[in-house]
Amino acid sequence: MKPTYLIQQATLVNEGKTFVADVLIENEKIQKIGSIPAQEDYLLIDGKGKVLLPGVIDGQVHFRDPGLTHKADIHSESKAAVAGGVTSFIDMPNTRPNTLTMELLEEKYQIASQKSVANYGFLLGINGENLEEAITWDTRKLLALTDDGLYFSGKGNILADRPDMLEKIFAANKGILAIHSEKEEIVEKNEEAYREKYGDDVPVKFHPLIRSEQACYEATERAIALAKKHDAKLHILHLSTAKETSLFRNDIPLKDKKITTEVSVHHLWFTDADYEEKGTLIKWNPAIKTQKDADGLLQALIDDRIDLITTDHAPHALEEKLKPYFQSMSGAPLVQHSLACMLEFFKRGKISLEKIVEKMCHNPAILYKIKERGYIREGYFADLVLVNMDSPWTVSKENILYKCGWSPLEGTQFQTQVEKTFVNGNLVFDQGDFQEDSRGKALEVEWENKE
Ligand SMILES: O=C1C[C@@H](C(=O)O)NC(=O)N1
Repeated sequence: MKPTYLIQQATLVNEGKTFVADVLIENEKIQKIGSIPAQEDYLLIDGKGKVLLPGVIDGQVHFRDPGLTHKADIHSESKAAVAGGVTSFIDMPNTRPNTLTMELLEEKYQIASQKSVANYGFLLGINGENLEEAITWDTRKLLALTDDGLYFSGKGNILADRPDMLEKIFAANKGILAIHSEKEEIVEKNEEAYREKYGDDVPVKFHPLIRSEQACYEATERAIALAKKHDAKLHILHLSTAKETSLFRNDIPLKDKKITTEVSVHHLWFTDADYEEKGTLIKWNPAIKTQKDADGLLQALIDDRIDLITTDHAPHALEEKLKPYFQSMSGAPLVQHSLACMLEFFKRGKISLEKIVEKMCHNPAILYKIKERGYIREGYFADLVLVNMDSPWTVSKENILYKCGWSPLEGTQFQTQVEKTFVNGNLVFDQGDFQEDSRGKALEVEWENKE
């Protein structure tokens, strides 16, 4: 029998409100919220002075399993996630082999059922060769279209080279098309120009000029035009420029939007001023851009043009990062620190707690139609995070849980600290200790077939 937990007098942040209440967790669900008398057999948790949030649902991670497990695996990264308050994740298809068939997708669910301490969902990739697979799509699963110039190397870029294929995918699609939006033809031209000038070792500060604002804007504009033409549901992954935010609406609720977007934490946190100190450790695709971009993205998040906050958690071994520009792999780990970064913005008065919860917890559940998660509600899964809002700590090698063992945030001090994380009513993380044998569940989604 699982213990019944009573969290007493925590400050809940949920659905736009902040209020003090008790929360009763029985089996895997939230049984009751309110004023709840303690009983003898309850395990009591003192929530006084602490903040209780719905578990974060990270809509974009790369946990590298299977095939790239020297960088990360589902067990290591799901532990890091849970320690950071992330109770569910959606993993991208650029594992090895790329997740391009239902069998491979199923295999990932199998691996996760054995290794993940958090809840999980996986996107199917589309590379132009597997259209049939994508069309005979299983509505229990998630579906992504990713720009294969980046994810499925060697096959060209659907957005640029296969407009016919892209038209078909948009026309046939029943689910959500999630796109990494950078025009590769512009990027390649810029790369050539810089290579000519600097050879292989281009200074990384030019990364945002190579993977430029124009490359992002034109790709996003093109994808939106196609989605509109076919009345498809399109989600632009990790927006990185202020200019692109004008392409998105904020005058309808998320549940009615056909075209949505997200920002990843690093595009809010870092700016091009950080390349000097951090070098290729903060080389991401799309690139970290200017302060003006970071400010514009935060503003668009607050005024609801941007719908979600994700991490694009993309770990690489340190030696894969510390290379000359063209050889250095893009991406960095973030899932353990995303909530801490956003709560730091709250501490600095830049965003409200309610808005953070909306964008990190509620909205991923709405966008991906995830059942019974993303909110603190009676009858929902008890995915909960108890945060001490005044407990300074510094990111260091000793407390990094990523398999790759490094973080672009090393040396950063955070004011807030996740104290406890519940996943499906299990107290999986408790002040540094893990219930190692606890396993998450597959996210259940509710998509209807497009007629
Ligand atoms: O979108 C992506 C993919 C990721 C990776 O390494 O898988 N790295 C990135 O920088 N951006």
